[in-house]
Amino acid sequence: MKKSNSKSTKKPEIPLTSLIKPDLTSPKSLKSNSIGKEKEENKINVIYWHRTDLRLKDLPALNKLLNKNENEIKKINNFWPIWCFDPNYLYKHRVGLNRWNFLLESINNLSLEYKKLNKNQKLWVLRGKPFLIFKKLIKDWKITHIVWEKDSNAYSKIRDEKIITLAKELGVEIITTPGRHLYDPDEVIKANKGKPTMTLHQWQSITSKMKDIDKPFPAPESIPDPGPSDLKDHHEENWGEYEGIDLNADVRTGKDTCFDSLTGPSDDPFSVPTMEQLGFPPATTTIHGGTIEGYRRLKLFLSDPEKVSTFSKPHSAPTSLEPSTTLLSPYIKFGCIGIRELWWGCKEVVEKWRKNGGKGETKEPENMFGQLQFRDMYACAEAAIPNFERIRGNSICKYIDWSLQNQYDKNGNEILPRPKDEKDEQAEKRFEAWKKGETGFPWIDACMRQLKYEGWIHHLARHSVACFLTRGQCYISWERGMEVFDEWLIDWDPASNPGNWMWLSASAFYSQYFRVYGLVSWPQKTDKTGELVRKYCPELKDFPDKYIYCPHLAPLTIQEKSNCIIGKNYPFPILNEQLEKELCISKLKDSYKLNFNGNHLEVLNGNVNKKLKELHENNGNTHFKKSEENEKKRKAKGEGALDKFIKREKK
Ligand SMILES: Cc1cc2nc3c(=O)[nH]c(=O)nc-3n(C[C@H](O)[C@H](O)[C@H](O)COP(=O)(O)OP(=O)(O)OC[C@H]3O[C@@H](n4cnc5c(N)ncnc54)[C@H](O)[C@@H]3O)c2cc1C
Repeated sequence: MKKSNSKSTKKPEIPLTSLIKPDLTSPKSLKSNSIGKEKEENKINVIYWHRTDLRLKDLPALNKLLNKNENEIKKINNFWPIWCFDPNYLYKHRVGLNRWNFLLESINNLSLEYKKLNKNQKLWVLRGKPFLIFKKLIKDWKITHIVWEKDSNAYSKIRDEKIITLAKELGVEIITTPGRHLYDPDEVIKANKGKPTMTLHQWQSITSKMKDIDKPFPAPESIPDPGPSDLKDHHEENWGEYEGIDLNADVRTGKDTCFDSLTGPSDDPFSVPTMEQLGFPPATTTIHGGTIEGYRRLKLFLSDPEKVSTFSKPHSAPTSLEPSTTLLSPYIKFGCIGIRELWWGCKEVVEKWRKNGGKGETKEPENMFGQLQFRDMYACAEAAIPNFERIRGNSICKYIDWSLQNQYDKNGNEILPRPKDEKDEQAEKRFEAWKKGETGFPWIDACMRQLKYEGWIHHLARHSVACFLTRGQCYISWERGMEVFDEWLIDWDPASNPGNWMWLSASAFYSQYFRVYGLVSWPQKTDKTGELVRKYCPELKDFPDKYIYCPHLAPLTIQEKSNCIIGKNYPFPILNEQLEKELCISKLKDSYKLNFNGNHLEVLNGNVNKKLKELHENNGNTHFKKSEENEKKRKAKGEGALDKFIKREKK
């Protein structure tokens, strides 16, 4: 009889139990039975497939397993928590080093958490296509139940459907339930008659009629042993085969050995791959993955009742070196903390603070609850709208004739790798400068360099760079900016990223396209000294405060004194801020007048650009002329594009 040695009464090292009192009974154990007494056919062998829920607490799917059938669950014989390293993610998505690193750290951390509960346990890491992995595991480990947290994004749905069909054929029960969001996006869409929720108000109104958000689910106090875990023939199939282009090839500096075998190196089977095994050089970020760090940050935030209760996103500072918001997004993305833990943790803190006479409580949308609701709103939109991550075929995305749009062949397939746009050399140059953080606008450059280095920037910094690239000045398609964020953000999310890019480019969710962030005046609002610029653009560190966001306006003597000549040690601005802003607004006006979305026939058949060109011309290109005239007037007054701020200061 194989007995679980998971009888430890030691509570898992997860804080917050004092702040969150779940509605449920005390944490349960996944009790294991003695195999010897069981007939083979009565054995319950469970796989818990961890995906973006890399924690032990607040796992609704695990809770569903525990509550499913007390008698049946008492019989669990073997339990394997697994992670599948899917080649689809390793090759098909452009993922930066910082996100890989965060993921590997989070998996390692979870594996240790399992070991703390049962020294025979760990996170069993397998390397290959999930479908092939499950086919093998069901057979070799005699699996009877597979449990996972449901995902509603497009790729996961297709992948999971195949596994569900396979399991049905083999008589394996699948237990799955949503858990990544406050509400199941599919349920919200159903309640909204199949339509996406396009405003926070709409989302709130639909969900107010649904049952309250679940309380956090407790972690198990113990878990059973795994069964015999040898896997035969693990070199037999090409587990990691991937037919498409390896989009991460140029980042690799070493040989990628991840998929040499299903179980990893023979001397350390089922181990977490290293950056080296993936062929990657080390990451640069100082943001580290895992539940320990995630709960530390959560606890820190919840320990400050005033901060939680008066949290106001628009009033937080994008310019500060220490994050002025929670920096919980990477931990939420990978599920190192549960979304219900954050929600109810904040609720409890705010309630206490209110009772104690706290004043100045903020409301939705700017408070913390509003932030989490925005996340859900985008998830509902992504789940309901085909082609959410691009313009073509996207029913909510306004068509704007951006430069550097995705190109499609006559069958509607995107042309990849993307050809350089010879006709729009200027846009290509602007895009490269934006990506490298070499636009000559220190605020934009500091944000982009921080993003690349750390894998995270403040929300309003994301606003600034996205607005600049699209409707603010560069007039470049949001699809291109989104791709850079896809690659570099640790917290990349398939709904929040495209959703926010559409918002910032005034393509959907938001329509005040004429409100543009000033490249100097905006960062000045929260930091006149430019400390973020000094850190990420060290070549500018000696400039006086007055010129830190506009060094090209500094007299040569000051440039020399600051050890940085603009045009030599740091670029001149790549464009004229005011002129381009006016041009962008005028062109957007035409697109808004035409009012075609990405699924309009004229967009699909490629005629829309001609129509917009005509509109621009019918307006006699007056917009452009007007912008030029305005510029001349500004020059005549002796004002450069960025002078307003300086003048205001002098007054
Ligand atoms: C162009 C652009 C792209 C973005 N891409 C992503 C992305 O890929 N992944 C992502 O998680 N967020 C994205 N955001 C939203 C937002 O910027 C980040 O969630 C936030 O900055 C993360 O920092 P934080 O955890 O300190 O946030 P906090 O302000 O502390 O908020 C707490 C949590 O609320 C959620 N949240 C807050 N604001 C938003 C929002 N506008 N949309 C969705 N969720 C929100 C996040 O989960 C965040 O962690 C994007 C914003 C912009 C403007």
